[in-house]
Amino acid sequence: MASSTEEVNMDLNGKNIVYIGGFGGIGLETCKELVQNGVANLMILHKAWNESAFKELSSVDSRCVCKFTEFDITCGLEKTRLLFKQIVEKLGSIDMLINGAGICTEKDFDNLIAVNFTGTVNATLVAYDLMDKSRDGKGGVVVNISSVAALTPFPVLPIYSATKGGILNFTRALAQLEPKSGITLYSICPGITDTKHWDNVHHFQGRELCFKEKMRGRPCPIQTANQCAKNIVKAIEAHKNGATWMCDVGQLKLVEVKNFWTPPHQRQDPETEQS
Ligand SMILES: NC(=O)c1ccc[n+]([C@@H]2O[C@H](COP(=O)([O-])OP(=O)(O)OC[C@H]3O[C@@H](n4cnc5c(N)ncnc54)[C@H](O)[C@@H]3O)[C@@H](O)[C@H]2O)c1
Ligand SMILES: CCCCCCO
Repeated sequence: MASSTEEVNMDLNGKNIVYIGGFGGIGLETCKELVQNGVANLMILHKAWNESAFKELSSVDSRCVCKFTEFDITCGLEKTRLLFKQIVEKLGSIDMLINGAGICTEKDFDNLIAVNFTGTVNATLVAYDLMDKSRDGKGGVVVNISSVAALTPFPVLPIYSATKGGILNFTRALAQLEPKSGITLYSICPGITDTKHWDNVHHFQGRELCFKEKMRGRPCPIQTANQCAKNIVKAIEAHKNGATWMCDVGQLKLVEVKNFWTPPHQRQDPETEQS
């Protein structure tokens, strides 16, 4: 795995990838793109089996071994750890984890936080322990699907925005350890994408958002899941540690998320006040 100073693209050929939420709207399209790019083993972790999605995926390229395991990302750290141990026993190693599960409604915000934030943190930490070069791992990649709501918080979805903003910061923080861990991490922030994500979405004060209905007829196009997926794979191939990628209206853009505070030990003059 390249160090953080080298700009080396990711070659997906022969890789073992775990995709949590891989039967979702964005997830399934991204998995299809990954299979087309030569991934060797694709393990899809999902809440429920989806026959049609699996058949669609398996028809893309028979050389990729696609597997499914039922998984609820809110199952907790230890059950997640046990499942990943079983996956490594099957695949030999995990080269990449993609955290693609997520919900949007704020009606039950304990569950919203459990899925979008705590679940993603648990899966990342478990994969991190397995990949960490400083603890006999081979290094690896963790891709966390955040949202544009992490870049521009939405007043109608304040808790969703917080979960996605939290994942962005969590990912950027861990990415700084790459020189020691050999683990590359980056965030993907999709814009509004036409999936079931928007079905049955409730405002934090309870009323239904009817978001899709409101978006219909608006001048700005909503991107398709396939447009988003193609750009997610482009971001994966770019392999930029600590990066924040925005996939919106069919475009891929690298976003500079600024730091506004310098830890004392990194300041040129420790006495310098923050300007
Ligand atoms: N669609 C958008 O406009 C949009 C925009 C920005 C970010 N996102 C994010 O992209 C990701 C994919 O969303 P999508 O648009 O494909 O929606 P989607 O609803 O089609 O897919 C989300 C997937 O997450 C899975 N999931 C939900 N709860 C789970 C749980 N407890 N355990 C395991 N899996 C669970 C669902 O089964 C589903 O397949 C999500 O993280 C979402 O927040 C979507
Ligand atoms: C209005 C809410 C749009 C949030 C982007 C999807 O995560």
